[in-house]
Amino acid sequence: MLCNREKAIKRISLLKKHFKPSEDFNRELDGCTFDFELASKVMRGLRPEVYYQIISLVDSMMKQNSFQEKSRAAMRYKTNYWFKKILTKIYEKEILTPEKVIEDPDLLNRCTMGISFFGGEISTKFAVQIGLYLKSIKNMGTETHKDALMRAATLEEFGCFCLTELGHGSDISKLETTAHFDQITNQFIFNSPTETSRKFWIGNLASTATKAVVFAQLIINGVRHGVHGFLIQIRDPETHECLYGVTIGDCGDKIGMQGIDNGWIMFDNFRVGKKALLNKFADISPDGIYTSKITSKAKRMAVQLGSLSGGRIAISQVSNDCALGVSSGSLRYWAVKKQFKNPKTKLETRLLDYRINHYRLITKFARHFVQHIGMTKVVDFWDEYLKGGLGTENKMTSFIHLISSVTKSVLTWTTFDTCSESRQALGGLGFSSYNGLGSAIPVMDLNRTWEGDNNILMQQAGKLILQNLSNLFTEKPVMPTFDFLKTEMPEAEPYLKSFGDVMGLLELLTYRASTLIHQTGMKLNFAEDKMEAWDKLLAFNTYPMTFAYFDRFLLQSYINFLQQFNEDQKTKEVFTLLGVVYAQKVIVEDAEFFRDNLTRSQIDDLKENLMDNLLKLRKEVVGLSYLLPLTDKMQGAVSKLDMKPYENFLDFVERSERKISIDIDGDILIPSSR
Ligand SMILES: Cc1cc2nc3c(=O)[nH]c(=O)nc-3n(C[C@H](O)[C@H](O)[C@H](O)COP(=O)(O)OP(=O)(O)OC[C@H]3O[C@@H](n4cnc5c(N)ncnc54)[C@H](O)[C@@H]3O)c2cc1C
Repeated sequence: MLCNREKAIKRISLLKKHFKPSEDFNRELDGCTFDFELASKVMRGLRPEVYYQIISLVDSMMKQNSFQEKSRAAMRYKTNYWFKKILTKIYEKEILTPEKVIEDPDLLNRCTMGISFFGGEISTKFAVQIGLYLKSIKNMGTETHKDALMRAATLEEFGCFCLTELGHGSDISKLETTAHFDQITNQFIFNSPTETSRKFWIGNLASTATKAVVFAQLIINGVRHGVHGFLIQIRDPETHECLYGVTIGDCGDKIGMQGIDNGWIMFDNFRVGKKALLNKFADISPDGIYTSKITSKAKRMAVQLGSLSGGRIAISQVSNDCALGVSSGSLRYWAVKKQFKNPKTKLETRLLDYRINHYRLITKFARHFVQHIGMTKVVDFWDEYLKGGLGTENKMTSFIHLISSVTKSVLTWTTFDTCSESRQALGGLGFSSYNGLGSAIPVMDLNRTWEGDNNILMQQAGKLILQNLSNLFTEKPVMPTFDFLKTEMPEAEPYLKSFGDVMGLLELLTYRASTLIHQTGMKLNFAEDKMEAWDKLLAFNTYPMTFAYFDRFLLQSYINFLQQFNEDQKTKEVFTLLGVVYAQKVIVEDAEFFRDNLTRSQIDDLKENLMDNLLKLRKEVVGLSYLLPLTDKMQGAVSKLDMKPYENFLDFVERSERKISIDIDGDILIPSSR
């Protein structure tokens, strides 16, 4: 029977030829008590096979860090080059077909997120072309727009998604771009009436796209019908020049994501045919009459933009993967790196053996692990939702908006925080771009803002959570995951279970979620000025309530996941520990809330118990880091799988010195998009 170390070596050898582990690797894997083979199998089963096929394809095609030390022009050139090359190979190898991508754009979107470890820009190109451009044509268009889908999937045409304007990003109802319908010519006339109406930040626009999905206020005979989506040609496909009436510019230098050509666009009496209207949810009859089954402007807009939820789920996953990747890398480094002599043993101490470091990073690793599992449940919800089709009649529409908004906010916020801690964990080495953090941090920063600013999403999610409370009182069904909510506010009960009992911890988190939902609902209900109260309650009521709902959801999903280890109690214990640490940290951080359940001395015991559990996890955590679907090239130099940080890092530094002279001779800086 192979030991854990041998099993891990066998598995890593499949990913990396000539894998020669260090002594540190051997020691750490020998210390693990869970069954590596069983755990690997369970973890692999969490994602579709296409995900692993794409990772292994890209791994075989790309060198690590090919995006370092490049100018903006070179980054853009390389991003487009790799994006096209990878998608072409995916089709050549029949991992997916263009037809399959059109049928399920979210599958490709989610499965190309792993590419972000080779360059966040490349996976963003997939997100823009497939997740935003193609998907919005599919979701808002009809038979008329079918051909554009195939041209987008095969990259015959590059597109972009123009929603945000300089003046308005979050409040889309106030967009200023207009599309007047001219009944005589059967055309729309696009205009950008003010400076702030220019579409801004649009990915793929500055130099790549020839087509655009543009959102504008539809006006017919002087009547405004609200924001609608249009598919329009913006550049000449042959000359790549802007069409007459269109002006396009570059958004300039950014603090990250230099490989994406973000641009702005303005229209001046730009005319397009009637077919440009993406007319699934609203149309104009031959005699110029506006028709839509959805009477409310706000609902119509929400339905049109409903497909963005899929993008938010993908962003949540890629962010959490990044957090798992960088925190595991730093933990592996800490398992090797020594600093300061232990006065008792007279030996230098490994950074991973300091208790404070357990709290700094193992708690974060545990949280992201639990979030990883929670995301699989969210993806299941998304797949179920898609079966019902986009539209107001789909009963899951509001819930999907709720869950994708919370996951996007929490996972991108926690990831950014973890990236920062992982950077510090490497000391000065964290500042080297060979160790992965330099490229990760700006992307993870951006993830907090685009596809819906996190703070706006938290407010929207908060409203929908409270909707469930009012549903209970009006005897309407609650949304999935809200079965725990009852019409009465729960009574506080003293906590009598052990702190290692994950079901007991779930009871505490359920009590907290339910109480906070009731308290917020009541405060709003009794407020005279509801608008003012809403704004005032956000900080200490609505946000905590939303976090509490999500914490409960995550722990419940994790407990369900643990069933997969029922046949191996030792492995189950280790995985349970991750869930326990996650929940204990949440409770410790919000100890003030639990004052009616837990006495002061219980809180002290809980803190001690958390530190003891972290010590138990310290033995397992390096082994656990090898369960993630991350290849060697996806790791920073000091966090490589063989655990030889200095050797690998110096190799990068030496190669870089040689490379600089090649760059100065200058053969790559071609500012092209094509
Ligand atoms: C690199 C990059 C790429 C992008 N790519 C695209 C793209 O391809 N297509 C596209 O359409 N867009 C794109 N965007 C735009 C992005 O989606 C928007 O920036 C985002 O939606 C936020 O809008 P905003 O910039 O107008 O900020 P605002 O909405 O003005 O927000 C500014 C701040 O105000 C706060 N705020 C706003 N309203 C409220 C409120 N009611 N209560 C409390 N606080 C509030 C927000 O939380 C935020 O902190 C991109 C942005 C960037 C930076």
